[in-house]
Amino acid sequence: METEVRPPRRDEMAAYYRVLPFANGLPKWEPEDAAWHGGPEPWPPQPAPLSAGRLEELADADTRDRSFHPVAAFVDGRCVGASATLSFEVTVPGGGTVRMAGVTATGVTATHRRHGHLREMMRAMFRGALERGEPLAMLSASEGGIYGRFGFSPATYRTRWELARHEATLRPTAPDPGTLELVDAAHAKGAWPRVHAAVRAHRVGELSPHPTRWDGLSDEPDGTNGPLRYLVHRDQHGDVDGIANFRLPWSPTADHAGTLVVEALEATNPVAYRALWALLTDFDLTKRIVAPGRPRDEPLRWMLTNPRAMRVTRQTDNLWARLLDVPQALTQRSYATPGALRFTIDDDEMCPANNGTWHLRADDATATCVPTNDTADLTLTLPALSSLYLGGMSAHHFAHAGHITPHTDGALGQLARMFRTDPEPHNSFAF
Ligand SMILES: CC(=O)SCCNC(=O)CCNC(=O)[C@H](O)C(C)(C)COP(=O)(O)OP(=O)(O)OC[C@H]1O[C@@H](n2cnc3c(N)ncnc32)[C@H](O)[C@@H]1OP(=O)(O)O
Repeated sequence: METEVRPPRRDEMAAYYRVLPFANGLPKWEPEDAAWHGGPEPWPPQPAPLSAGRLEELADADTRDRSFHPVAAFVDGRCVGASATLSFEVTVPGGGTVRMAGVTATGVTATHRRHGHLREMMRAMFRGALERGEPLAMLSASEGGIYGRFGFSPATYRTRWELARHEATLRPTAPDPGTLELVDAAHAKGAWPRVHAAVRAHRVGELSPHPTRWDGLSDEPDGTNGPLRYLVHRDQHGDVDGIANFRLPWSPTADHAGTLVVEALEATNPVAYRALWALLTDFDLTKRIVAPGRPRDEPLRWMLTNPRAMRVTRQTDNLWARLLDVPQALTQRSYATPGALRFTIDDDEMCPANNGTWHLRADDATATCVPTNDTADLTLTLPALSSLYLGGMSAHHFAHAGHITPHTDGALGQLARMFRTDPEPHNSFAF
């Protein structure tokens, strides 16, 4: 039996896709739509397998896409495993961006699972990312038990919340000098990239969008979910500074009728943000507002006269992070307070260059991270450091759980203060 892990050739792409659940009609692993909407249906309907023609179209598009880096596992020439990374930039604390390898659609044929194919594909993807100068990998995990062994650990959360319309009273504020307008999909496609670019410059965890990111926006109904509707906010000069995508889905039960689902909402300033929510939380003929995929620290809560009215009804980890090159990654973000720390990593089997003791020193403008022979202030697991990287997780919690061992007084507090970021990191779309 001969096993080979390498990028698929163009004529092998159809076989490559057929290994993946999305292409061969297997159930989605993500209970998106219905479950995230809070409707009565727990899971979306199963998709049909993609036709041979559609697979060829996909192969053409992916072959042209320079950000797409596929890898496949072959046994005796037959493709049994598939994965890929997409090149992104992610906003990091301080407002800079870091090049990132986003691990995307991954699968191994049922008959060949637990033979180490994913592990070998992961090694190949890490090597490829490092060669391209990407010091960080990220993914969203189908199951929480799989990716920790490869060094990944949760770095952002996403939250679904609900609000009863009769409780959605906003605190009074100065009149809005801007305007709101309902627009069609063509306008929304033009507005989204500009709003998102301004938002992601300031929101840690947001990703550079793929060029096709908003191509799917449409005015056509999506079955009983109805069409997506688009609301934009313009400032007093007429420039779009906020946009929301929302739906008014049909419901088979009286309990869920009258729900308004906000699928996406981004604004570049608090005035636009408030104005969009003010309209969407008081929409005639609706009873409740559901917002999936939102940041855990949604500012709308603090605009309500009753902050408790916003009920979190679902929360999961979102992006999992994995530092591939510790010194490169750590020197490309900035730190909440200046300081210095010596820390040891000794558990990175897949990227062994990360093992050793490092001296991280940060001032207001720059950071350095170099190997040292001095005694470490603390020892961290690579996944714990990866979780802390975007600043959304508590160093104290990781220490409680045994992922961080402080060796000197005050080292844990210093780590926590340096790495934390406020507002919390969040990313508004998956890949
Ligand atoms: C980022 C994303 O795309 S998420 C989507 C992931 N895809 C899926 O969930 C589709 C269905 N599942 C699959 O196709 C496969 O089971 C995969 C891709 C998850 C794993 O592929 P495999 O080739 O079986 O993994 P591999 O044999 O390399 O396993 C490596 C390790 O992970 C463990 N592992 C693999 N899958 C799982 C799982 N679902 N749950 C728990 N542990 C797992 C293995 O036991 C092994 O552990 P070890 O290192 O302690 O021996």
